[in-house]
Amino acid sequence: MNFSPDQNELMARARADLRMGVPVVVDGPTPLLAATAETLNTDRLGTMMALSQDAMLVVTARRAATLKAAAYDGDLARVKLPRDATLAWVNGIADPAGDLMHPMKGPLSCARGGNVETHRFAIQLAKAARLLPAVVCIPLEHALSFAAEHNLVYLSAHSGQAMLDASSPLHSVISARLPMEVSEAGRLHVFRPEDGGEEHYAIEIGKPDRAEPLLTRLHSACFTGDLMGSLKCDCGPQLRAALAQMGDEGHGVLLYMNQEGRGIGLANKMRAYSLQDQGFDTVEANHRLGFEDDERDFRLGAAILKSMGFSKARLLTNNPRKVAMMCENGIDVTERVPLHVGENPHNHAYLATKVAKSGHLK
Ligand SMILES: Nc1nc2c(ncn2[C@@H]2O[C@H](COP(=O)(O)OP(=O)(O)OP(=O)(O)O)[C@@H](O)[C@H]2O)c(=O)[nH]1
Ligand SMILES: [Zn+2]
Repeated sequence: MNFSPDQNELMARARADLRMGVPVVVDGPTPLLAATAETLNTDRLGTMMALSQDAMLVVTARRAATLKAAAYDGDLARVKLPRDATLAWVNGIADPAGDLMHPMKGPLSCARGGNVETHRFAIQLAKAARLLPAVVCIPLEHALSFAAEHNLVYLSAHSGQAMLDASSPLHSVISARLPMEVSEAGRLHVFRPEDGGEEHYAIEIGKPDRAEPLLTRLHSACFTGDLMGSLKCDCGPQLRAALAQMGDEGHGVLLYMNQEGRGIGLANKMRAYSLQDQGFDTVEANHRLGFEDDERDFRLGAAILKSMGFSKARLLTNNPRKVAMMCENGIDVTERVPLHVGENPHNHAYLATKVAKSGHLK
């Protein structure tokens, strides 16, 4: 009998530890002790710097572009921590909140050469934990014994990265009847991934014929738009219009994916909103934070539809990437059904940016 957590379960622990500010040990070609800048405290930063002269702050090339730091590793930059670096210094590099007030951060010296597989995995782990992708790292010689001695999570970068790339299998947990305003014949299904990540939901309206193309909406969670009636986006009106159309037609499935803020989480989305108040658009704001424009994994939606027995969809969306990802993952999109609702003076520029920069269709 073995109760020890496997690599998948250790990844979930690692995300939770990073969110609390506890470092994790990442093994690979260059073993590291890694802690996310956003949650690290002064004590632990001091201990890391005392253990090594070679502490670094790893950021994405997106963040490095704003910092004018050299991204010698392509998608990453390893900024060397000066010996007198403080937590405020680290946070100033990691978080763009103060960029306009304190634009001169440099000169920043960046490492080059060597294998960065472990660094890259640490950044991916920070993103998976919905934290800013900025990680303080020090090299370790005896990774496994260091982890055991300090009771830290120990991960292999190689197999951990493969798990992140694969996207976790989802399992149906429960479904129950949910009479709704748009249709009394509603049913809510809950799906849970194996990796301890966010649950996702499918709202089934009526009894859709599994052999026919299904009216579907692949909707990403937007707390501000869906629940608060925010005028900054079109999510709330899109959610309600999609459900209303399914109610009118008598059947459909709305996939409600807990991928808030295009997969960066609500805290980071609010950071992006704060940058938007400084004049940056939705794409620029994501980049300044160190993220790609869109960090969502659209494969999950296709996996849920397939597990419910569907293989053809009429997809309610203006986003051609959603159509492409559905098709690549085994759902034949027989029709794209446009969903243009909820434009207002506050979201006009946001919608225009989606068309100009993110490939959305008018
Ligand atoms: N990072 C970030 N996310 C945002 C912003 N505004 C809205 N969102 C998120 O963007 C997502 C919008 O999701 P969807 O409406 O499903 O997707 P879409 O790509 O616009 O495509 P369609 O609506 O299907 O045309 C939600 O997760 C929102 O939380 C923003 O300014 N920055
Ligand atoms: Zn929204």
